[in-house]
Amino acid sequence: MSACTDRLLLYCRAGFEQECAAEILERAAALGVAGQVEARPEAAFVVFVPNTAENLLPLRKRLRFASLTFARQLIFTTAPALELPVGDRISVLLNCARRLSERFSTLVLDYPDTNQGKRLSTFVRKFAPLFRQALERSTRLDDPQAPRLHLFWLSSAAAYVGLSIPGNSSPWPLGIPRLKLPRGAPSRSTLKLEEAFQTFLENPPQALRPGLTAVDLGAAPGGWTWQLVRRHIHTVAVDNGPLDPALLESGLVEHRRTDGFRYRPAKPVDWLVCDMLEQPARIAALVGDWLARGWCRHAIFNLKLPMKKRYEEVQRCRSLIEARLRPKGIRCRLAFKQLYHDRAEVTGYATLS
Ligand SMILES: C[S@@+](CC[C@H](N)C(=O)[O-])C[C@H]1O[C@@H](n2cnc3c(N)ncnc32)[C@H](O)[C@@H]1O
Repeated sequence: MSACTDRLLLYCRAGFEQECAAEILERAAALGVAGQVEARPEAAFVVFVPNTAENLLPLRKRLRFASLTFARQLIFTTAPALELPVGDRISVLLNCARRLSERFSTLVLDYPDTNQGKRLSTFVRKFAPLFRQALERSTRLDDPQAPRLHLFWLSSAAAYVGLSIPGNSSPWPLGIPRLKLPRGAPSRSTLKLEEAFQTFLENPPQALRPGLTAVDLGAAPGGWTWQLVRRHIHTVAVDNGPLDPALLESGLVEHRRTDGFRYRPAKPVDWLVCDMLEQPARIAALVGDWLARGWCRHAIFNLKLPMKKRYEEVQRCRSLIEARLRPKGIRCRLAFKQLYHDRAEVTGYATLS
């Protein structure tokens, strides 16, 4: 990784800059790195600048993208190249890129996920092949071990040039997986669980083998159950509301019209998934309980965040689950991510180790 990078660029959902900033400040401090954050409201990105440039080193070595909840992408970068001259953007950007590395695995052109950012998409689409051609003349763009090169456009005259590390960043442009609503899925919510599987599980996911068992709490109309059924996972769908009849005809679904907080599985299942609209702390306590009692091995659950103190709320939910498991000596990997298909929510993933 190039020594030229001196700051971090993190993409996030517009409106969640404060949470993203609070998280990176805390995470960097835990790795011994003090710094400042530049975060404009609704900008959909934040920049973390360590107090001294060398201080980026511990973050390069030890900051894990998967451990960040509010960041959609993690880029090592420098101050943006401003005032890119209209006739000569390419050479300014090439110079920046060459200072970062001589080889890349690929080139990614991004912009903030905002209405203003989206207006840059046409410009970016036209610019990409021109820049790629110029880049290929002087650097290698096909080394899978090398970092990805990102141009993150703020306007057609200003862009960050930076690097992301395969395996420690999002693989998707803008940090957003492009998922199409599958035909036959009973609700758009189905995309949340699909994205969660793609985000948290290795590929191909061992934990989603056909023949496994699951409970879906707050299942109606059945978008999450649909994701399980299409993987041939036997599912108990718990909800007082109606389920899509096609799911019931699959022969893989049992519908239980009862309260998800009172439901008890007849025997342990592989998966608990939970999308009930409830206070986050109540959901976290419930998930902790299922894991502590050995009722499930893996869980994916949605936490609907309050208007304020959203970062603190996620930390509180994490602590609740950990506090439930610790006295029993149960080891668990726990991760939270604000997914693209989440709104004012985050998705949690827990798996016993
Ligand atoms: C956001 S919807 C779930 C959507 C579903 N995941 C899908 O993909 O179609 C929330 C559901 O939680 C259910 N729910 C809320 N509180 C519940 C509870 N205490 N017990 C069972 N279901 C509950 C509601 O009836 C509602 O159907």
